[in-house]
Amino acid sequence: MSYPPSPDVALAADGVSKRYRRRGPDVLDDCTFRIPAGVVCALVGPNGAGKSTLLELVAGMRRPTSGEVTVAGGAPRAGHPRVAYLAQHRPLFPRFTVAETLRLGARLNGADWDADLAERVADAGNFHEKDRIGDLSGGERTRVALALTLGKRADLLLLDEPMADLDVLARQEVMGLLMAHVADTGATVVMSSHIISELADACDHLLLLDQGAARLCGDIDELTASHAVVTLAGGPERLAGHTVIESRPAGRGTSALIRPSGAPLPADWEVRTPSLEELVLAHLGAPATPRSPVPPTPDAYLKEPAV
Ligand SMILES: Nc1ncnc2c1ncn2[C@@H]1O[C@H](COP(=O)(O)OP(=O)(O)OP(=O)(O)O)[C@@H](O)[C@H]1O
Repeated sequence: MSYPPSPDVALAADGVSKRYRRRGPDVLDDCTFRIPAGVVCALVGPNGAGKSTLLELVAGMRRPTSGEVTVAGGAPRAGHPRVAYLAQHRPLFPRFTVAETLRLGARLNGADWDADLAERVADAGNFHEKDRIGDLSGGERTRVALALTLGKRADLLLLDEPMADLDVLARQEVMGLLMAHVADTGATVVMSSHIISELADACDHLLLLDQGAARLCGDIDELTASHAVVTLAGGPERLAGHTVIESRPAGRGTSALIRPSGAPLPADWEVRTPSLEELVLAHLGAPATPRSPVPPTPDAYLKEPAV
């Protein structure tokens, strides 16, 4: 299946698989999704789910073994002028100073370079512009790499664990700069992280990868609203007719995260909307099922576990 090109879609994957070794496993396995332009998308999944691999394919650093990735209506390519990529390992020249690194960013990006923003992101107060990259701490290197990424003023920002080695205050500050930049430019962001509570405040879209496949993709408000956390007296047989993502005993009753069938829920059930974290954890706890390549709605699709 392939999506028709659309200016409203920033990024699409159609049946993308990636295998690093000929006889090795499919790290990405028939991965299909699309991300609308202008969203801030949380890319989440367990260790080894394929998040960095997916971002590398989108950034044009690697090619899929099969399937197709589409970025801004075309094929991905390294150095795409409208795409900025913050790699997980923050590749920078260790012998360059901070100032030389930012000057290189300015030279490579010409008129598009936002020197003011790059300097604000890099300006941690703890290091000097004459310091060499190789002498900086991990968090300081991340700041410089983020400065290069944001300074590019790209339409699509691919950020692989951008906050991973920043301290709590730096995370807040950098996230604030990122959000202001997005509000200012309307850029699309795809940002991987393991700290879902941090993403919940910043992101309006979710792509949940599990075992190399897109398990859940869509607008976060729509996804949470289409699920419910229910607590009820009695056993899980009372959930029949609904799609049960996860259920567990709770006292003498049952607590579950479900996708309601649409029929009114019994009046004696306690019902609430799940948080993003509850939604993600429940789907990751649920057994995987064969995938449907076709999303049931334009913006969201679910790969439902067996009831
Ligand atoms: N260059 C490579 N050669 C061989 N296997 C690789 C390579 N890069 C990644 N892998 C494998 O691909 C799988 C997915 O790795 P990837 O880094 O994409 O996952 P991830 O979701 O980003 O994980 P994490 O959350 O731990 O960063 C892992 O099993 C990893 O060992």
